[in-house]
Amino acid sequence: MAVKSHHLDEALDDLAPLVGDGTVILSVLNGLTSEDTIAARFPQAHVLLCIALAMDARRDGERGVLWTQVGRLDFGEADNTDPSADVLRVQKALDRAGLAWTTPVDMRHAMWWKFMVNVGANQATALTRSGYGALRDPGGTRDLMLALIHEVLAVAAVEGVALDAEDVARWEQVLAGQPADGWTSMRQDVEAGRTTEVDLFGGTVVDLGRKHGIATPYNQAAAWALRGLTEAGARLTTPQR
Ligand SMILES: NC(=O)C1=CN([C@@H]2O[C@H](COP(=O)(O)OP(=O)(O)OC[C@H]3O[C@@H](n4cnc5c(N)ncnc54)[C@H](OP(=O)(O)O)[C@@H]3O)[C@@H](O)[C@H]2O)C=CC1
Ligand SMILES: CC(C)(CO)C(=O)C(=O)O
Repeated sequence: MAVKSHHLDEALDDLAPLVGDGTVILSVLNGLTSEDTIAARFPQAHVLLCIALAMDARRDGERGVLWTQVGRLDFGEADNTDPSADVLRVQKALDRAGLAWTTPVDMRHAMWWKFMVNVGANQATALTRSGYGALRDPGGTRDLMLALIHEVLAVAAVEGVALDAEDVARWEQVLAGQPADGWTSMRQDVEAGRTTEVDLFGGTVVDLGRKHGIATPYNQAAAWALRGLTEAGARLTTPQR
């Protein structure tokens, strides 16, 4: 699955005729929830965990895609100490397709790491309409990213996921390889006037914060501002009284 979160239900309807017993499904959707949604819809399938990272693809007109970093898929079972037969099959399929992959031992941690990156980088660059360079250079966009990430570390801890400064440092290493003027997918959505995936990012942090009694003011403000941008775009295309 490689659609935006607001198209997932419709895409699963389209996929239904192709899914049989033991069909293996990978979801590159960002956020923590798409695998559960797919598994609930297709209990007969085997939904592996997956993240897509270190890429900077950008649409160019209707059909073109520009990129400098091809990125990779990290995927597998929650615990890949002893890779399952389906994981081995998918590794081979990705090799045949020429797609880079790894199968980290602890995929739950990998999913949360990616969630942390998206909550910080996507929301900060979409709000300040900046590229990856602004996440590296001292300034407002970087400070916002770090504040948003800090709240993810706090909710991760009570969810039993050990995310810490080393994980932030690992994101900084990936960031160092991204082009200064490359755009996160959320910035691309904002520029194109498309609905954003804010519910997968700030919205989820706010919900988890509420569940555990942890204040998440930066993510709350980011979620309001990003929803406000989509609403403002809708007002521009709908005649106002
Ligand atoms: N872009 C990135 O760098 C990264 C994105 N992700 C995540 O991957 C997911 C996809 O993002 P991205 O590729 O950027 O999104 P895009 O909007 O660029 O692409 C999504 C594609 O899904 C197609 N689509 C929508 N509904 C259906 C359907 N029912 N059947 C078939 N195709 C459908 C759309 O078609 P159409 O063009 O006709 O609308 C579109 O081409 C998101 O969750 C994103 O967060 C993860 C890592 C990196
Ligand atoms: C990690 C990042 C920022 C690019 O690989 C991404 O996931 C996105 O743009 O949605």
